[in-house]
Amino acid sequence: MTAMLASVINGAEAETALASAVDMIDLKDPARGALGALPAGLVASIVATVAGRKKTSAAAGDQFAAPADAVEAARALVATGVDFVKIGLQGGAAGAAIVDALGAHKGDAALIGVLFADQNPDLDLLNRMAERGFKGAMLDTFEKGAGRLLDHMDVAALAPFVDRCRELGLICGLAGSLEAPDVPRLLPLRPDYLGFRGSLCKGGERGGALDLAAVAMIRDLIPHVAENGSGAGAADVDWRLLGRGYVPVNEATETDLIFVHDLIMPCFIGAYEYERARKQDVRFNIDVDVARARLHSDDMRDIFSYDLIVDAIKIITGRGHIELVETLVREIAESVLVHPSVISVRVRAEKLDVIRGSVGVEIKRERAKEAAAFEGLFGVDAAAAKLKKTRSPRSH
Ligand SMILES: O=C[C@H](O)COP(=O)(O)O
Repeated sequence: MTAMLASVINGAEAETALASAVDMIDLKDPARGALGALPAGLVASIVATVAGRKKTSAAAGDQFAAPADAVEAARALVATGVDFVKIGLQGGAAGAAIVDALGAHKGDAALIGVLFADQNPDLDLLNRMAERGFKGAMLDTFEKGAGRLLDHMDVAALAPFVDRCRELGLICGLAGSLEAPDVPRLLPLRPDYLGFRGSLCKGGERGGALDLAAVAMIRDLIPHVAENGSGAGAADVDWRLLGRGYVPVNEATETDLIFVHDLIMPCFIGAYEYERARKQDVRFNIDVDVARARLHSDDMRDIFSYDLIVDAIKIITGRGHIELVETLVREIAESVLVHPSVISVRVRAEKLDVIRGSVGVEIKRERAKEAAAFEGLFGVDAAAAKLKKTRSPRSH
């Protein structure tokens, strides 16, 4: 499950975030940079206001003259009783030295190391953080107003970051001028939390006051985390099981078509040895029938975006070599069917470099039929158990 983190600057904003059912309250001074620290006294008073109703984190800064300064900044925040301390890490030797120093002095502190997507982040620092006992890692943007997280790293580049964190047992967060349309694109990666400030504020200005409607919009886009940490969000529900959480489908269901046509992407694909050595162009045509939006048809909340189709293709082809076009089209179809409003999907992939023309595969998958076939094979309970065993770490 993915939690929603909201950055606040005082107790009143913390109360607003709590009233809006935000999962995690982050304390920072946006006027002092990406990870601007609030005074420790103020952090202590906001932590007292939150009083354990939700987890808290606090930013300790992102530029330090020496590792000892980072240790001091973290120590001051740990003393406030905040649950997590976030510290910005530049790449190279400086970032590594700070990780080492913090690791040596951390005691029981739960540290989150923050890398910056717009500063060529050094993903090798993740191993170091894990070795030095950090609790988590996060990607954010350093220069606010100079692009969103996805402008600097697309979903295919973010997936290895999330995967590496998971392998290393690090809590994983993503942030960086995230906007509402980014949320459904990032949820399939299954980060532990998504962090927001600017998009929760009036006019999108991260220094401005929280805007209740903006907070509600983001909140609605992220399935709720239950108190025990589990939940029934789309990313955790398997599309083959019963359709729970999905739009009920019957003959009267009205659908709209969302499509991506003639997208050409270079991919490592094919069973021949020579096909391992170089990428070849593949043309994708995807048609998705979605249940017609009923509630918020004028904003992101009820919308299935074509971005999600393109992202699914990028994530799947970005993972490495794929032997068979059949595997490629099946995985794309499964990724698209994860989304609750999708009724059916047609996926066509054509290799363009094999002959003077194209060769490829086209499949159609319908949620209702797939669910019925799967349950028929195994029975509902057995199907659920089997899926638990065989499922890969993420649906994409
Ligand atoms: O930790 C999350 C950050 O406060 C995100 O801030 P931003 O959305 O303004 O980039």
